[in-house]
Amino acid sequence: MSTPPRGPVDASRTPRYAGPATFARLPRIDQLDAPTDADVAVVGIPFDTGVSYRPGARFGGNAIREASRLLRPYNPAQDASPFALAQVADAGDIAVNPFDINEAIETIEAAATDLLATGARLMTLGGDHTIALPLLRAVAAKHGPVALLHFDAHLDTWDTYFGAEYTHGTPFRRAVEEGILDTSALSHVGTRGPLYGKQDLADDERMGFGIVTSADVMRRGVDEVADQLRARIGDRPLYISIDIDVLDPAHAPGTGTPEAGGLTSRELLEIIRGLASCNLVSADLVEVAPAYDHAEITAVAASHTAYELTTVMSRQIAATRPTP
Ligand SMILES: N=C(N)NCCCC(=O)O
Ligand SMILES: [Zn+2]
Ligand SMILES: [Zn+2]
Repeated sequence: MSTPPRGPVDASRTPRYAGPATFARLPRIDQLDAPTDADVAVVGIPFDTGVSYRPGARFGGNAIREASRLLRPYNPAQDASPFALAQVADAGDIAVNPFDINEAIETIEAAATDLLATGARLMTLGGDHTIALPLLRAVAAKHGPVALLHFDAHLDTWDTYFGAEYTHGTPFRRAVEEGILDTSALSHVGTRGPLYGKQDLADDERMGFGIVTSADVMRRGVDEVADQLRARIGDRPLYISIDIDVLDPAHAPGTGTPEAGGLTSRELLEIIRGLASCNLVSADLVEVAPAYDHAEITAVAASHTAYELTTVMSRQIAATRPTP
């Protein structure tokens, strides 16, 4: 890194509510000296053609950006200034076809591959959970099969819906079938709610997933859960996929398939902080459906979640940067 990172717009000079809403009011990637200068590319994915219930996650990315106006540059919980440690920039949205899921998946994989080729890690915002599959393909093409930490009320390892293979309920089964996940380090966190049958759990276990249910988090506490997850992940390249419905509907009403009895936003943020030593190569944050949100509750929780994830990435980038 030759020049220091370009940080957010100064909120003491330009009010937070003024100007365009990039993530955390960071520069756009095309405002950097070179677009390849981003260490972390925050990218929106406006796509929700894969949903089984309420639509609207195509608007999630921009709702998260709007809510992220209030983020401040120093993160005390991780004792780090993420946007000073590394260049984080907003790479805009991937323009995907809303009428053709197969084409959308190809477009997302290609765009993610291009961004990863610049050396950036990805923090994607918005979209339904279908998009995790093309993102994992792109990440695995670079790093090999990755460890997966999947925060969600749902397993998302179902086989098909109405005969469709590519939906928001099926990305991780497809990913296992494609051999792009390291099946020795797969975990769901926050799982809860009714299933189609007991076989769903047997299938999921056969694919290699371990489950930390929402009730486990409550009973065992965030520190023990984070310790267990870290032990399973080790030093493998890690991809974190966060479905905002992992949070209780009280903490995230703006989502498509809400389930009662979820994590608090405090628990989610603390577990992520507990993973700061992991080699987080990219992450997504999906299923924010602003039309069902109230007072930006969901979008604020999502923006803080993305902030913790980018902090983990920035710290890792700074810690492993070769000294000139
Ligand atoms: N990925 C999310 N949010 N939901 C999957 C639910 C699939 C179903 O309706 O069974
Ligand atoms: Zn879900
Ligand atoms: Zn999901």
